[in-house]
Amino acid sequence: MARDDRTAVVLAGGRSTRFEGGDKLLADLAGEPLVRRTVMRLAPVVGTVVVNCRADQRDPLAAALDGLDVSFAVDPEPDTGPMAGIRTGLRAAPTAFAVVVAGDMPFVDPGLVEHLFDRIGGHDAAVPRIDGWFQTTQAAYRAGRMADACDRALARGDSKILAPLEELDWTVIEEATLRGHGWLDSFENVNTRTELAAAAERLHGP
Ligand SMILES: Nc1nc2c(ncn2[C@@H]2O[C@H](COP(=O)(O)OP(=O)(O)OP(=O)(O)O)[C@@H](O)[C@H]2O)c(=O)[nH]1
Repeated sequence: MARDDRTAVVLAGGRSTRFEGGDKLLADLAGEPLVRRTVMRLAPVVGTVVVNCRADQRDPLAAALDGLDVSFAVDPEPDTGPMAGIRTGLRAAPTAFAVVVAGDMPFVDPGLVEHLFDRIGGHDAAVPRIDGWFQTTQAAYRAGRMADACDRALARGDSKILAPLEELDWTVIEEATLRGHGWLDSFENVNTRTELAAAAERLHGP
């Protein structure tokens, strides 16, 4: 799949409650806003980056991402959960396939992203599994079919992130594959200030 046929949807619509004060995505991570690092990891391997967020986040996120080529997809209703954010982001994707990546994953591996696009093939989704947990916020989707399935799940009041996948044909990227390529670090995310400090240490040393 050519780069221009790929979109990255970056999820930013959460409230950062475990971060205790401020939006974690705007926090400084070794000299740059956290979300800027996530987007910069994705930009080389996709043609379009769509940032999903609430209306009130748009200006501060645009400032944090100044100079990068991104568009915004604002949730019609805020705080409706990550799966609703995935739906909003995928609806805004201009391509048939998209990866979804949580904005708080600053170590997302561009090689893994390419692998996700390669593996989706004729499926509706390609979802990594680590320790038995499906990594739906670092996965590839057939945008229209996943967004439609999200609509149906939300309409029946089911906002679980796995709910839309139940009716789709999806393939699993197994942990052994991820480990073999050295991609497990790609899934590290930042929830707390302690985790932010650990991520900064990884980037710059203590
Ligand atoms: N659009 C949207 N995205 C969300 C929502 N809740 C979480 N997310 C996103 O889903 C991803 C995973 O969520 P979390 O890691 O729990 O982030 P969070 O909700 O900001 O953090 P906590 O409040 O500490 O749980 C992040 O990229 C969030 O931005 C929501 O209600 N709407």
